[in-house]
Amino acid sequence: MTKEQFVVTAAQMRDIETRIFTAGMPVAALMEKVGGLIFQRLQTIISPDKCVGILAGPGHNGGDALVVGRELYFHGYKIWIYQPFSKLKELTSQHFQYIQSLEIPCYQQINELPNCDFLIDGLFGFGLEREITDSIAAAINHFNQRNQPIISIDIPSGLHTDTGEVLGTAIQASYTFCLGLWKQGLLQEQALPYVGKTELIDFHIPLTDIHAVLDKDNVPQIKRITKTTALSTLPLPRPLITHKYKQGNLLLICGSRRYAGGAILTGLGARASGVGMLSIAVPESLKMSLVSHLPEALIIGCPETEKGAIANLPLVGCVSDSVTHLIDLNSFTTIACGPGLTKDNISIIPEIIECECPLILDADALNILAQLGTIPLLKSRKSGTVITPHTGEFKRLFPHIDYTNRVKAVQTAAHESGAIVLLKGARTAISNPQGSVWINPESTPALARGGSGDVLTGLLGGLLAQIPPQELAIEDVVATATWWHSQAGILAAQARTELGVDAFTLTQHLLQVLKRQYSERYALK
Ligand SMILES: NC(=O)C1=CN([C@@H]2O[C@H](COP(=O)(O)OP(=O)(O)OC[C@H]3O[C@@H](n4cnc5c(N)ncnc54)[C@H](OP(=O)(O)O)[C@@H]3O)[C@@H](O)[C@H]2O)[C@@H](O)CC1
Ligand SMILES: Nc1ncnc2c1ncn2[C@@H]1O[C@H](COP(=O)(O)OP(=O)(O)O)[C@@H](O)[C@H]1O
Ligand SMILES: [K+]
Repeated sequence: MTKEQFVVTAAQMRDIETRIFTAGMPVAALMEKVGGLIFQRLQTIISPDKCVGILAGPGHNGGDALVVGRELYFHGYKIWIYQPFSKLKELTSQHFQYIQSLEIPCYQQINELPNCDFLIDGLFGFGLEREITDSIAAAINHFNQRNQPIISIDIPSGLHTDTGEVLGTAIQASYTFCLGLWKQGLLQEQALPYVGKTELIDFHIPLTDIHAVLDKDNVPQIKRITKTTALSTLPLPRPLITHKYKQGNLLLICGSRRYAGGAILTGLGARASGVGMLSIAVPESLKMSLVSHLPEALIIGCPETEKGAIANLPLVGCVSDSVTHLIDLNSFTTIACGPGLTKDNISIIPEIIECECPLILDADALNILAQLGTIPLLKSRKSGTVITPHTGEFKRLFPHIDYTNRVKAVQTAAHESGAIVLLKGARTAISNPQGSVWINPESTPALARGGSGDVLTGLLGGLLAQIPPQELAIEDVVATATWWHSQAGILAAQARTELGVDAFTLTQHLLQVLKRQYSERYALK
């Protein structure tokens, strides 16, 4: 694992820090090093003619900010300090004393503060555990209302390091320079309006210390999906000697007369995955429309209900004159079911759940599952199941699970159901039943649009179908599909703005993501 992948809680970071200090690294030397790295990064953002306001808190986050301020000062920047606390940690106090000796202006009241071009937020880091109140809360609100960009050190002051909750009030940063390892709170959806652009400042924590803390007591790991992890999971390059059935055999079960588009979008998502064989079971009346959009796919027309939903799957063994193709559920390497199904006929879900290959359930398959009883049905499955709810579906499936901490919520849902749970949203989180979590750190609100989830289901189905479960953990493939889907959204939004990413456009950008990554790779050679 690379440093970019690890995600830590405040307690884990403190344990790692303790190991480093116990091994002999002086605390002051580490603060100096971290401050120096932040300063170097700031030099690339802020030109020396600018004035920078430094917000310094009582703990070591404040100490970091004071080191940064001092370096900015010695390199010709105009700076001032806001430090309203009467009690400072010792090291922070020493840095403050030195800053004062340099006659850098220091203030305790916000109404005394001069103008500036940037603010550096070092009020609180991972040591914040209780609500911010009174004059400090008022000061944070004041800084948020000023027009300067704010650069937060480690985490925007006021956010809970693990849950990303706002403790009273919080700095709304333009940038957050997270120190050493990614803090879990920065990857929580509720932190998004506060964190701005995030980046990791690597100050060389030894991997042995990270593993010693994170691998302790088999605590499940929380990981960040990165480009490197995602690309390493793709079924590329293809083996030279292969054939279509070796490159995955996917069955999609989707669509209804009411939601015909859902089936097409799921099919187009699957197409982009490169899957060897694609079959799509839809109500008979949708067949010709699907054929015209996906001529390479085998479209299986199913008997339909009066309202135009799939009435039953023409499974091998059933006798029917009207059906031209029978489905053998056990001939596929993956089945994905749900987009556009409607809840008109709930009886097909228990039948599909019997299949022996990995199964993805999405959209109406999840709503039906919630109606039939999620946990008993999923627990009976013999191979991997992936469920892909958005928030509404999640709450219907798991009404009793506390949703405040999405990471915990998705872990609990996966543990209870025995399925891999992909909780969609601005920061999609994926958990396996053992509680290992992947978080997708980069996406775009352009994807908040009908049909983009259908595309993900198809893409994920196609990828899973190509990668045998014995070669890679299913959740790793789920993480890759999530990354790929978001990156396509980002690419499409760059080309067409956030308003231009309809689900069809999204499907047209999926392969461009890989093209870009692979041309970068070749360019490096
Ligand atoms: N880990 C590492 O490897 C490295 C860590 N480094 C840096 O250290 C930071 C962590 O430092 P930290 O532990 O001193 O905590 P920090 O967040 O500065 O503040 C805690 C202080 O705030 C106070 N306080 C708390 N709540 C409050 C409230 N509501 N309202 C008012 N006051 C409140 C609390 O005082 P208390 O009143 O509880 O005694 C305490 O004094 C970390 O984020 C990073 O920047 C780097 O320098 C080097 C590498
Ligand atoms: N604000 C957002 N930022 C980033 N991604 C988002 C946001 N809102 C939704 N998405 C993504 O868009 C997709 C929406 O899926 P879903 O709600 O199932 O849509 P549909 O059912 O209409 O296809 C998911 O992959 C989700 O993670
Ligand atoms: K901070």
